Amino acid sequence: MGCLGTISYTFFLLSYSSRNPIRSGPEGFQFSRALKSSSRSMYRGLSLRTSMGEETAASMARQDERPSRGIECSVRKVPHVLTVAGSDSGAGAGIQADLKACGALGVYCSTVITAVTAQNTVGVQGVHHVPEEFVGEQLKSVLSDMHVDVLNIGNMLLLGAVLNCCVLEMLRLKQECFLLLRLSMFYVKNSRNFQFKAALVVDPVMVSTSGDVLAAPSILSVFREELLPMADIVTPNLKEASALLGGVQLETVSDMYSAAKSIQSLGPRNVLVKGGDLPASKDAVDIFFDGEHFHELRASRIKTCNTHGTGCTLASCIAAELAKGSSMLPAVKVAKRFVEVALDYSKDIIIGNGFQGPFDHLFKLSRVCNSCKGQRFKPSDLFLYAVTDSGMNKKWGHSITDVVKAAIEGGATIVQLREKVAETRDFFKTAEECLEMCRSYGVPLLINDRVDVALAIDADGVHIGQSDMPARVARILLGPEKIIGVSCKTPEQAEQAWLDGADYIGCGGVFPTTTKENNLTIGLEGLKTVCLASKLPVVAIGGIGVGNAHSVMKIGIPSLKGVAVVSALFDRECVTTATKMLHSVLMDVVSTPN
Ligand SMILES: Cc1ncc(COP(=O)(O)OP(=O)(O)O)c(N)n1
Ligand SMILES: Cc1nc(C(=O)O)sc1CCOP(=O)(O)O
Ligand SMILES: [Mg+2]
Repeated sequence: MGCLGTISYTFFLLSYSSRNPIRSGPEGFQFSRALKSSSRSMYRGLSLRTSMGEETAASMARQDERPSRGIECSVRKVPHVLTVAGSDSGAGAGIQADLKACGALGVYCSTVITAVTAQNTVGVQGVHHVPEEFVGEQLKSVLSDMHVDVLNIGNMLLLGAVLNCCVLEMLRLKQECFLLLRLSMFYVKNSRNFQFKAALVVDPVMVSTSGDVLAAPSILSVFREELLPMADIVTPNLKEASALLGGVQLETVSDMYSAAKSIQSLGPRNVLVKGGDLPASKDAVDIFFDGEHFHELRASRIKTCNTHGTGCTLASCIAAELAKGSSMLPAVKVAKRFVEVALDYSKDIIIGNGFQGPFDHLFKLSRVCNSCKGQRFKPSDLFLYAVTDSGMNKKWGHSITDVVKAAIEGGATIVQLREKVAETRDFFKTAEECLEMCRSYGVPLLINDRVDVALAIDADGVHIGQSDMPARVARILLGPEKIIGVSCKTPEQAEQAWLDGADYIGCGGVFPTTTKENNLTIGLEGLKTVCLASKLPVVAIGGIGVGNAHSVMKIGIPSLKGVAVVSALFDRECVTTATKMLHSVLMDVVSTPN
């Protein structure tokens, strides 16, 4: 017996509209009628009236009382997509793409694997279908235990007639998934702020990008008649849209509008017809139709061969955004933007020898690593640390980019933008320009205080003080690769900076300064104390210039790596000359034996 016949529907069905099951929110929830009953239940974990089903329901009721896993921690709900798809050994598409896309968007992704392919960038060398019972086993495992927000039915599901049953199974499971979600909502609604947002995303992979038809005609009808009416969104490419509509020619944007409308009339609540293959189109145009309104979504067409997996990725991103609570159109827009950026980022990467390569979903991570050229922070970068000051630039009629360039040409080894008065938008723009400049010289650029600006421009890091955002939080926000410096005046602060995951400390004021108001001067003795205690590299700051830099560096404590200066460089007519002079003093210290 196929999967279909083995499902038990011995459970109370919720007030349920198969046309629009997720539209009724918590208010619409009620047990109303029993559906069919059957004595056998293969999927007892999904059945709510069998003993196993009652257990499932009960276990949901107990979620708040779940036994401690040995660690005391608060409970945080994670958006969760369950993706049902095939495995791509080349990892560009299928399950692997779904996992990466969801991960990149901060959403948990569980998986049900329907087929395993031997595949690379050259082609598909083999397909091994997972037996349908075992597809069911996987579904049961996930759905009976975990809270799933969105079901994403993707690539490879329809590959091979054997999966016919599984398509139908999906229909049941979609219903059961809703039931579970609604039940879990019922049980937890008094104890948690639970938002019901289950949805079904369907990527109708029937025709591959290379033009191969992956779905048998019999499956097409199952698809049209059974799966589409359940879908909250279906995302066909031009060839799939054509196949769904009986082979109509789709050659223009106007054809795509008609196709979106016709497919929507088959039942899905929303349709996204993807025009990536549209001939003679400058942009990548997709047509979104929600049954009432059309939206023409355009993105720049990225010139790249690395497009394998874009369809799965787009669908997964939509699912991920829905799981986070987004409504449909914004989810589609975010997904499209994600794919565009990922393609652009990956346009020149080379993986495999085939014609169509994969792209990098985790570009955000690699961007950080690449920008640091494999070594994110070198303590020696603290040697001559230039900290800018907009007041001084104004006084001398200097632009910030000019002084940054001048300082670097004079020998600055790291630059910090310290901007206390500018509007955020102006600072953001300036910081972007300075970053480009610093990158061209291979000098790290840090942002003073503003973790948001550092993140926005992808700067190399931040410098924060004792009254700024805690370094521990900045580390969480910036990730492991960015440089974080912390101002410290005491050994205790230095210890805390180390615990919080900082990379270096700035220690001062070594001498009195007029650049920073009400700054406590700790003197050379205070500097020595902190340097001796610090597990992190130290840069000295405060009133340091050509006249006293020598005495600072001469304390000779190994953790002291350099000096940070503002006025000695920037309260000068010629910043390059001032920087060169300080650089030469510092070089004298390191080249003179004690
Ligand atoms: C290298 C370096 N050291 C110390 C400071 C001072 O930071 P903070 O105490 O946060 O004071 P402000 O610079 O924000 O006024 C620094 N900026 N750089
Ligand atoms: C920004 C800053 N932080 C200090 C600290 O002691 O933490 S002293 C200081 C100002 C340093 O400017 P100048 O080089 O012109 O004295
Ligand atoms: Mg600060």
